[in-house]
Amino acid sequence: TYYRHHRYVPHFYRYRDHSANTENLLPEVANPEPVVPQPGMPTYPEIPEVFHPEPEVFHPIPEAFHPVPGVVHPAPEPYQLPEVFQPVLDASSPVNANRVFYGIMFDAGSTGSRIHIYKFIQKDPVELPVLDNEMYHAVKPGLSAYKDNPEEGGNTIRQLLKIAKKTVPEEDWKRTPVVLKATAGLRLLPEERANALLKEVRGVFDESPFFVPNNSVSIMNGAKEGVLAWVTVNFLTGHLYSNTRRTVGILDLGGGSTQITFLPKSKKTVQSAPPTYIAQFNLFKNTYQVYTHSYLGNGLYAARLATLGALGAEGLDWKVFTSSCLPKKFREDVTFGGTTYKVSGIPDGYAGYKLCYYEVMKVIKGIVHQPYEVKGSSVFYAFSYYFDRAVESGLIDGSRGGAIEVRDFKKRAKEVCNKMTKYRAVSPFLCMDMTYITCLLKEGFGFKDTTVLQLAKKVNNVETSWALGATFDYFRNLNIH
Ligand SMILES: O=c1ccn([C@@H]2O[C@H](COP(=O)(O)OP(=O)(O)O)[C@@H](O)[C@H]2O)c(=O)[nH]1
Repeated sequence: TYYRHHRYVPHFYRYRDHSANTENLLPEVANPEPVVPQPGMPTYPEIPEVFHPEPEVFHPIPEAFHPVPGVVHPAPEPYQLPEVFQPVLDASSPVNANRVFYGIMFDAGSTGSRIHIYKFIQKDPVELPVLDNEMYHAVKPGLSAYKDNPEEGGNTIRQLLKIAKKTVPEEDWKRTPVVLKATAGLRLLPEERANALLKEVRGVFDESPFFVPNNSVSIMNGAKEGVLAWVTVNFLTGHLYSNTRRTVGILDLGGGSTQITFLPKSKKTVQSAPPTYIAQFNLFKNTYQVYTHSYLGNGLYAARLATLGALGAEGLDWKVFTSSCLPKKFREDVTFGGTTYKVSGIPDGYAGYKLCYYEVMKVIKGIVHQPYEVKGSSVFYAFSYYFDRAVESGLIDGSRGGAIEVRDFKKRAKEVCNKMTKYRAVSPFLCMDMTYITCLLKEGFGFKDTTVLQLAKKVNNVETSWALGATFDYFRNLNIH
C-alpha cells in the first residue's frame, strides 16, 4: 500500500540550541525573496528573526582535501537519529493548543503521480514551526502517460486531491497551498503536450477549495530537483542543524532522470565541475554551495529503452528491440511516457552479466561526469529506484532499508544476470536494472567499490523525495542560483 499516515509528538523546547536542534523545524533562509502579495493570499505564522540560531560562519572549502585512494572505508555510520526524533504514537497530540498549517505538494514523476500532505505545527509564535507528519499516496502511471488524453491525466490528480480534503480540516482548506511540480516525464514530452497536461492540472486545482498560488503547476528543472532532495534528506537526518557542516550526499534514480547532489569538501571538485553543476543557496542562515546534476534520459526506465536502442523510436511499432540483459525467451510490450515498444531477449543468442554490462555502458559512458570527490569516503543516501531494486534483488529489507557498498550492487547484478530464470519471477528486467545501477555508480559517477550507500525510502517516517524540500522552498524561498 502507498497509503501512510505518520505522526510524531512534537517536543517542546524554549530556546533553540544551535548545536542540538533535534526537531523537524522549518528551515529559515538568510535572504528570503520579498513576497509579492496576491489577492486572497492566506497568511502563515510569522517566524520571528530573533529566535533563529546564530548564523554559522561559512567555512571556505579547505584547499587541499585529498581523499586517499585505496584507504579502507570507515564503518558506515548508523545514522541513528537522536531519541527525540523517534516517532511516538500518541492519539492525544496537543494540536489544539497550537496553530497548525498544511502544505500540499504533488510530485508528477515519469512513472507515477504522488501527493505529499505535510502538517506543520506552530507551537508558539516565537518558535519555528515543526514538521508533525506527512500523508503520502501514489498512483501509477505518471502524467506523461496521458499525453494524448490530458483530461484523464487531470483526473488522476483530482483523485489524489480527495485525500487532501480528507486529511486537511475543512477550516484550513482556503489557506492551504497546493503545488505540483513535474519532473522527467514532462521534460521529455514535446512542449505542447506537456503544457496541455499542466493546464488541465491547473484547472483541477482552480476548482478545488485549496489555495492556488501563482505558478503552482510547473515543470521543475533538474538542478532544483537535486538540491531539494538534498535539503529533504539532510533536514530529516538532522544534518542541517548541526554546526559541523557535515552533510550527506544524495543519489536519486527516477524513471526518466537521475540526480546526484553533495556538498563538496574539496575545492577541486568545484573547480573541475562544469559551472552549471554547482548550485548555491541559502538555508537556515547558512550558504551552501553544492555539486548537483540531473541527467535527463538516465533514469531507470529511460535507460532501459536506451539500452534496447528504443528511446525516441516512435513510429517503429513493428520493431522488436532486443537485449542480452533480458531472459532469452522473454517477449513483451513495454510502455514508458505513453509510448509502447516491443521488447525481447535474444532467443538464439547469449544473455548474461558481461554482455549486458557492455550494452548498458553505452548509455553511460561519455555522458555522466565524474566528480573529483566521489572517490573519497563520503556517505550517500540512495533512494527511489536504487532502493526499490535493492529490495527486489534481496540486498536489503524493504521495511528497514540499510547500508550497503557499491560492490554489493555489482555482486548481486552478476548473480541476477547469470541466473536469469531464478529472478525472472521477480522482474524480467532485474538483470538490466541491476547492471545499469552498477554501471552508473562505478563507470558513471566513479564511485569506489567500497563507497557506502545508505538506502532509505523514508527517513524519520517521511518520504525521501524532493517534495519536502520543495515545500520548504515554497514557504521560505531557498533562493537557489
Ligand atoms: O515520495 C516518493 C517519491 C518517489 N518515490 C519513488 O521514486 C521513484 C521516482 O521516479 P519518478 O517516476 O518520479 O521518476 P522521475 O520523473 O524523477 O525521473 C519511483 O520509484 C517512486 O516510487 C518514492 O518512493 N517516494
